[in-house]
Amino acid sequence: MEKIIRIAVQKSGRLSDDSLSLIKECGIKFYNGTGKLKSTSTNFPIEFLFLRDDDIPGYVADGVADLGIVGENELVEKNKSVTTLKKLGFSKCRLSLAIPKGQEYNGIQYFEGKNIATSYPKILGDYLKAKNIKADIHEISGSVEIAPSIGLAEGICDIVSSGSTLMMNGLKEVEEIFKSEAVLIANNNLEGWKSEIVEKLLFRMNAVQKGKSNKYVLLNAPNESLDKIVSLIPGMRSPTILPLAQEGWSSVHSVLSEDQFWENIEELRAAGAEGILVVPIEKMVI
Ligand SMILES: Nc1ncnc2c1ncn2[C@@H]1O[C@H](COP(=O)(O)OP(=O)(O)OP(=O)(O)O)[C@@H](O)[C@H]1O
Ligand SMILES: O=P(O)(O)OC[C@H]1O[C@H](OP(=O)(O)OP(=O)(O)O)[C@H](O)[C@@H]1O
Ligand SMILES: [Mg+2]
Repeated sequence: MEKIIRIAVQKSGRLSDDSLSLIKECGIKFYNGTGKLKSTSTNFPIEFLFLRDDDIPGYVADGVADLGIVGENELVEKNKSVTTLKKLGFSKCRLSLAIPKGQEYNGIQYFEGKNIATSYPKILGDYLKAKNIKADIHEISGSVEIAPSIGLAEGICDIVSSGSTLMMNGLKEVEEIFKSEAVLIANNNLEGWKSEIVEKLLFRMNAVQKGKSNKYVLLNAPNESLDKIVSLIPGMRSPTILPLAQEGWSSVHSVLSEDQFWENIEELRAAGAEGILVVPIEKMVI
């Protein structure tokens, strides 16, 4: 039997594009034509299953797929036993309680005895239980934000990102109950050879993620300020310093996180750095 692992990704929706981009950035090639629900990579031992996100935790728990990419909200809601290997940093959103804009809100007690529409009955139920609130949870599978305006519920609990869907439906966010982002999950009992392939994939994903969160910085500096500048941008091991054609000046090359760059920019300029270039890094292996 050919040694190949299976990964479940969302067929189409808020997770799909970023999931597939990440896999492509890992150098993994595959055909992804519309309507095709299964595809095998041509250069890495992995097969893709394109599914609804609701089904991904269950398929991974049952071993139908070895890996999956899914939102933490869906993972916790489905309550399946799988291993979370890695947070992926995309599809960031929150689950929040919201009520009609005109209603006065005086704390979580507001929901006592009320009717709340949601697609996340478990997460909401656990939250209300922890807060000692008894409310009536009305499960619906989509377009949750419409529920109050058609008299189906007095409040809702749904995914919020920019907040524009709530606003367009005359609702206001009153409690954030869960924060979510996409995660890579794995079956709990992967055989040894499968774990080896998963490790190779993780190695590539880490290199892509590290590359994204770091920048390659090049700058020119007078030689007398090199010590100060090196201390501000120490790099992976230490910066590269090359002499410029102009006497008394050097070019300094280093790698640092974008946050660190912005934190240090004023000090770098004050130390005499100029001609500063910040360049994206595609992959980074430490
Ligand atoms: N507005 C948003 N911004 C960021 N992330 C989001 C947003 N909406 C949803 N997500 C995240 O993406 C996941 C998939 O959202 P999507 O709306 O595509 O789900 P769906 O309609 O249930 O899809 P499916 O047809 O696969 O069941 C959500 O579970 C959540 O983790
Ligand atoms: O706060 P916002 O930025 O407006 O995002 C929140 C909305 O995004 C998602 O729906 P999506 O647009 O994916 O449509 P769906 O109902 O088909 O899932 C989610 O279900 C919310 O309705
Ligand atoms: Mg879904």
